[in-house]
Amino acid sequence: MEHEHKQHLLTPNQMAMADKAAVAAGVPAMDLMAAAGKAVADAVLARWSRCSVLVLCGPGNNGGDGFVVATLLHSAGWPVRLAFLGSMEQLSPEAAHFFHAWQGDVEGYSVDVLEQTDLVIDALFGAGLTRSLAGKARDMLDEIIARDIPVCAVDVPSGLDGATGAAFGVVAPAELTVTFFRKKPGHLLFPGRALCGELVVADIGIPAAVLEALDIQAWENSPELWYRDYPWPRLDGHKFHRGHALVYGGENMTGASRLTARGAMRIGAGLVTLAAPIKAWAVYATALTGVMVAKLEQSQEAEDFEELLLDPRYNAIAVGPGAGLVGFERIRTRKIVLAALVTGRATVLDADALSAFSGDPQTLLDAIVGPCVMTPHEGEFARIFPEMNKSPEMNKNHRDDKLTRARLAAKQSGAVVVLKGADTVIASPDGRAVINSNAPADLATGGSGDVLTGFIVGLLSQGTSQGMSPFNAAAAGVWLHGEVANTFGAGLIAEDLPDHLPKVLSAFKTRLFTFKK
Ligand SMILES: NC(=O)C1=CN([C@@H]2O[C@H](COP(=O)(O)OP(=O)(O)OC[C@H]3O[C@@H](n4cnc5c(N)ncnc54)[C@H](OP(=O)(O)O)[C@@H]3O)[C@@H](O)[C@H]2O)[C@@H](O)CC1
Ligand SMILES: Nc1ncnc2c1ncn2[C@@H]1O[C@H](COP(=O)(O)OP(=O)(O)O)[C@@H](O)[C@H]1O
Ligand SMILES: [K+]
Repeated sequence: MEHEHKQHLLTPNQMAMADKAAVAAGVPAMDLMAAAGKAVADAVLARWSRCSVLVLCGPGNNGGDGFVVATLLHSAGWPVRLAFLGSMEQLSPEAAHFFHAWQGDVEGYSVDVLEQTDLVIDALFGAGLTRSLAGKARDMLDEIIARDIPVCAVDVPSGLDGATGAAFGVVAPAELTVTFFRKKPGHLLFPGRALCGELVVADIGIPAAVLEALDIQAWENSPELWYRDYPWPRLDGHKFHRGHALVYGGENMTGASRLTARGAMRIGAGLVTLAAPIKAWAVYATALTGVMVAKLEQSQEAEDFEELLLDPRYNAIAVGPGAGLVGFERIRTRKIVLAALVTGRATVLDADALSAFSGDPQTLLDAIVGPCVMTPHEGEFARIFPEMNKSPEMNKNHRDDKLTRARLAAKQSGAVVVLKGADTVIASPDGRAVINSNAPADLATGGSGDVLTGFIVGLLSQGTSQGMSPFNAAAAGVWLHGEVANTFGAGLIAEDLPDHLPKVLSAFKTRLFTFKK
């Protein structure tokens, strides 16, 4: 992962350090600000027709960028007005330079300036925001929202925390956000992602070499991060080279684990066995063809499952989808999970495998000894990590910060945590994290998470022999899941996900040539 720089996500602090490092390396700060303002003006000129623009400039360098934008749009012949929240004495030398370069008037900073404004350039606050917006800054944003005026944001919409995607009080949603050098987590995490609108990342002349010293631990999910380890079938391989995934299936919701098993097959597990209680065995055996079905005798399912695991060829295990939580099922699910974990083999825990430990999560966390991936949605996450919001490590203002929660959960459990949702975060116990951004809302359909479990266990079954780590398998599974949903489009149901995967894999394989260049 260290070779790939484009997917790096920088916190606002890291961005400020990158800025400083660029200046130390000889790039004049004035040039950075000029390039930032030009990138915003170019993006506006490319998207909007000539209209009446109001540039709102704040006291810091975000405001400095705003002065540049105002001057450039004015030169392009647009009617531009500028309002400044701050004082001359506060401005950095660069911002002061571009303030003086602005030839027009500076309007009084009051909501009246919004009259006859077709487009607002929001250059109030960017990476330097440290607290909730109040007073005149907030009133202006409230009024922009009330009047529904289109906004182009510089760096981030003012009031958005670039580190977490949370709003510091109110934020006026932007149609377009132009940021610089690299994205920040807050551009990808909700609500930030929705508040940014279209996101453009502009190169402003900061050399990529400055990234080396920043100890960056977050990336936007993309094949560049893991394609080198992707377990393509080997020319000389046979099915045992591609692993043998074992999926546990319960006796009532049989569809869930079947989706998991099919997902594992489609992503390339050499063999998949579904282990099912005898009562449901006939259902599974009738419905499945390529997937083998193993029988677990009544009332000794967990013991039979343990016995199956004596065969070392089962190199990756998935438990959870349809496992069961009602009455005795809950006890059985817990036993199956613990039997899987004690082997130390790669295990994916989802759905009921997590919920079965609600009220007693430590038993689960203590049992994780080998490579493990947990794939909770927010509800399941709260059952396994109920103390998370009370952690002293959490910043008081950022209790909902998904990136921090996923990281803490991974550290606490020793498992890779895939905290699902529209902005799925994949976190490793060592602190690395990936934010996924390609998943469409069409995935919000019953059973899609079961297929994801199948994709991940399928990759793990192949990966152990070929070097794909659980972290990379989880990131790859989540990305492919999103990509399949994207290419399938509207009307998607969970069953479509495994069956549409081959098309996406073929396209991905073709794209590999471009990655390798
Ligand atoms: N990094 C790069 O590569 C480049 C970055 N560039 C640009 O610089 C921007 C970062 O600039 P920045 O550091 O000056 O911060 P910025 O957001 O303008 O605000 C700081 C001011 O706001 C104030 N303040 C804070 N919170 C407040 C609140 N709630 N309510 C009221 N005031 C509040 C704070 O006051 P203080 O907290 O110190 O009291 C300080 O005066 C970045 O977003 C990008 O646009 C480009 O020019 C070139 C390359
Ligand atoms: N609005 C959304 N946008 C993108 N992806 C989503 C959205 N809602 C859900 N997903 C994805 O769909 C899957 C749903 O999984 P899960 O909640 O376990 O549902 P199920 O149990 O029905 O399979 C997850 O991978 C999640 O990230
Ligand atoms: K801004």
